[in-house]
Amino acid sequence: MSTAFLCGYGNVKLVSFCYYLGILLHWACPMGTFIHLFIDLLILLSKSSSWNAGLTVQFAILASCWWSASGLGSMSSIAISYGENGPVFCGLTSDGSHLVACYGSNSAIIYGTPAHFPFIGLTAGNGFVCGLLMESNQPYCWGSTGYIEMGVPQPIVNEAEYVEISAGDYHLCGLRKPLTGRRRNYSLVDCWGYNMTKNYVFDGQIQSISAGSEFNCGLFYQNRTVFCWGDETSSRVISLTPNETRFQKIAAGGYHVCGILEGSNARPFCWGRSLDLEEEISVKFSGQGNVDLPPSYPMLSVVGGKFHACGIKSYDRGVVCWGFIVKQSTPVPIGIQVFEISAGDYFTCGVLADKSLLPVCWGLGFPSSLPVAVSPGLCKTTPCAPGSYEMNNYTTPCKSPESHLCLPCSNGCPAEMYQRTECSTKSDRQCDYNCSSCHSTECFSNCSSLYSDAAREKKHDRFWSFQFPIIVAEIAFAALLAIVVPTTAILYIRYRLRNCHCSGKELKSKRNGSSFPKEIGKIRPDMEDLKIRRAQMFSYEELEKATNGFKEESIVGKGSFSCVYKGVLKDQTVVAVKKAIVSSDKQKNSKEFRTELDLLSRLNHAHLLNLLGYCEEGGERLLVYEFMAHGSLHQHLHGKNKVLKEQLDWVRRVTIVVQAARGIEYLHGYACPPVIHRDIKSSNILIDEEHNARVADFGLSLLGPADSGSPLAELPAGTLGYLDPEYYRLHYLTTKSDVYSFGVLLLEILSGRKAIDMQYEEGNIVEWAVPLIKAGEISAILDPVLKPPSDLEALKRIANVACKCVRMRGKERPSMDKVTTVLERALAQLMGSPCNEQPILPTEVVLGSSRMHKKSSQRSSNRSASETDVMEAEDQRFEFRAPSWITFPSVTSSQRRKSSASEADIDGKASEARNLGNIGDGLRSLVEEIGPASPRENLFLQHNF
Ligand SMILES: Nc1ncnc2c1ncn2[C@@H]1O[C@H](COP(=O)(O)OP(=O)(O)OP(=O)(O)O)[C@@H](O)[C@H]1O
Repeated sequence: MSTAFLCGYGNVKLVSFCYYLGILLHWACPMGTFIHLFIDLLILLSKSSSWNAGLTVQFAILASCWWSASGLGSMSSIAISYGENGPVFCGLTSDGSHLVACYGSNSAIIYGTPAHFPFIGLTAGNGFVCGLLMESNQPYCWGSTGYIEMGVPQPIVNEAEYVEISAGDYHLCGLRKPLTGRRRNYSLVDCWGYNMTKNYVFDGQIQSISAGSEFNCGLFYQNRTVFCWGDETSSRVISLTPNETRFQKIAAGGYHVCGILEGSNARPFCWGRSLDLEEEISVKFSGQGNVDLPPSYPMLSVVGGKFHACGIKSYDRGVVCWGFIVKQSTPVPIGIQVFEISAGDYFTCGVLADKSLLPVCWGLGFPSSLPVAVSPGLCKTTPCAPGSYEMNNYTTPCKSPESHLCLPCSNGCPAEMYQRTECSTKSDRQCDYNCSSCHSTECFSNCSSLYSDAAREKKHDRFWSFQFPIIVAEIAFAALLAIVVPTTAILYIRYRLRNCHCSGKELKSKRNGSSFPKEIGKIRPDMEDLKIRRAQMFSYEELEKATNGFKEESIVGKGSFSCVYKGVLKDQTVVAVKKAIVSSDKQKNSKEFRTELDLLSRLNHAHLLNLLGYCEEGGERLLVYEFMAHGSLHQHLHGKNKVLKEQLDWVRRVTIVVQAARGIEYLHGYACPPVIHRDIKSSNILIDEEHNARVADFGLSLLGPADSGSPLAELPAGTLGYLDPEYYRLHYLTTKSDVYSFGVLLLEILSGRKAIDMQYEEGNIVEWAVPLIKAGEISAILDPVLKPPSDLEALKRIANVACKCVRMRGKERPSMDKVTTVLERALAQLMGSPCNEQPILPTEVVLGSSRMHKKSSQRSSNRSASETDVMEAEDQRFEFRAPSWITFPSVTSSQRRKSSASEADIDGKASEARNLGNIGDGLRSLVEEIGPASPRENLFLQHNF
């Protein structure tokens, strides 16, 4: 009943407290046993949850009063006195002398310590300490208590020898040496002190005694049972003592006794006062403490405090305490291991199980400064008995070599552990957690660390098993890279060098004239060196000399921004020196200028006017060309000299356009990089000494103003009348822009009219001629200066191809090689070749062209118009955007050419300028043929116009 009340009254975790009380009540009444069993069941259930083997269950108690201190403990190498004068820790020193040293606040003990008496063991009570003298086996006490005589207590049985002494609060008891003879089954115990001074005779051999606060208990040697005597009213431990339970050891506390059960179980079992205990606790420490249940695992030894008990765990010498633990007390240091422990009233001390052998205390009110190393046990002359092992891992505290310090073998392993090694005389048995049957957090934490170690090992193994091939692969890959990268680099360099060699060979071949297929054509040997050489740099002085100081008489023509002088070099080479009218300071930078010149000088074709060199000094830039003895086609067609025009008969005119077409075809298809001329016109077709046509004026942009801020710079390059409307309007520049201009040139040689000639009603030659040609009125457009040929077919062909060339859409125009083919056929036809074969022109030179080869195949087929269109469509691959190509001349040159001062051109150009106003109309009328602009074209238009 009382237990039930307590369980309800406690308002705590009932099971734990009831378990504790149940233990106590188990021996008091049948109801207590029932409760105990019930609580055992609850504990069992709790194990399946999160409870930790009943170790840490807590509850709060409403306490009431407190009483004075009490003396506790059995004999040991250490003893702790307590009481109102303060705690004192005494211990046998670790040097093997068995002398005692005490530290604490009770001066009576400290100063009364018998420093020169060797002791077998120590015990302590309230305000005093007693030792069992080694020499006499009699107790010797010191300190301050009125219940026991200090020194050797009296009355003492003469010559009595004791094997063990134990002190309570105010008394001391001694177990005499075993009797022999007839009385050998009796045991004698002598006690001194409050209410206890008496000689006791017990029937049976007593192994050990332990004094509680006001009682004593003895453990019988044979049957391992316990018996207690003393003040029953205060403790009730006497009536609660289990009669049949077998113990290995016992330890009395304030009002309770704990024993270590016999057998492999070896767990502690406690009993004592119940209600009174609770009441006293509740009075003194109301709500200030916890009551823990005794552990259920094996213990090596136990000690009893006032209301608590502590034990050394048998498998690891760790410390565990249970019972009433005041909240503010210091907990057992985590992870400590001890050889020996001893309890005061509310605190406990132990000897660390390491080489230091230093004492350590925990609980409430313990002595804090304990600098002395103490003996972990008692040295005996007898060898270690079975069940104990000799301490040899540390410096033995036993002085004599014959002495043995024996420590008890651990008593089995806990339920969650298994025995790893047996106990021997040399070492204790070892236990390890059985991780497959873990219930407690300790087990789990240990196993998790074991698992983690194992896992780490596994992980490590896995890591290597997984990583090893990767590492090998990485090394192999690195090695491969180390081989492949340099190899690739070498191959690449060799490849580049091979190209260089090829270029060299190509040059050499060119020089030898052997790199081109034989069928391509003849190469003029005298021009070879000239064509392959790079632009030569001339000094200004040199060119000045060559042109007689750039005198007026040396001028052979004037362009929009340049004057052309005839000059003779030192080696008597006749050259044309083109000198910019405007200073070229602000033109392209020097490096770009030279790079472009160098590129242009590499363009070698018989029908291109070759650049021989240049001069760049200060702000002057001059270009040196081959000299063209017969001026320009423009001069011949439109010059004042009518004789010149008449000399240009149909064959000569067609021959000139064929040659010019070949030159342009070269620029488009065979120059590297491809070049769009952008200013094909009759004034740029020059006639050399042998009456061969030469396409001139590449690179005029090099000499033109390069002021990018000029609005004109953004306008399309070219000359009005020749300018591709698609390019002009959309800035869509392709090789077909040159085709357009060339178409205008064809119309020009057919009609003898200028591209823009406003003396006629229809000033734009395209607007005028194309409709007539399409109408089949070819005769209407032919130059009236010349007599029409007997067969107009050739001129019709030329007229037709001209019409195609000036189509509005560039992609509908034929490519230059097609145009050339048509012109060549026309020329052959014009010359009356019966087979309509390609005529061999007087100065046939086709450099870098495979056109002849292609022609042979083309000759054998009569292509239809649609086939031609397909071929034309294929030629769209030669369309290029303006920024990608070297283009010339500059935009401004075409606009400024209106001021050209070339003598032969002045009239025509003046008329062009006069009639500019009608050009817009002419172009506008072309829009219909071009069709609506695409979104991209619109963008161009919006941006540029
Ligand atoms: N290498 C040359 N040999 C002989 N005469 C030349 C040579 N180069 C140019 N000329 C003459 O000088 C004239 C001016 O040539 P230039 O190239 O400077 O101007 P353009 O092409 O006629 O006009 P623009 O500069 O406006 O295009 C040419 O029409 C030609 O009569």
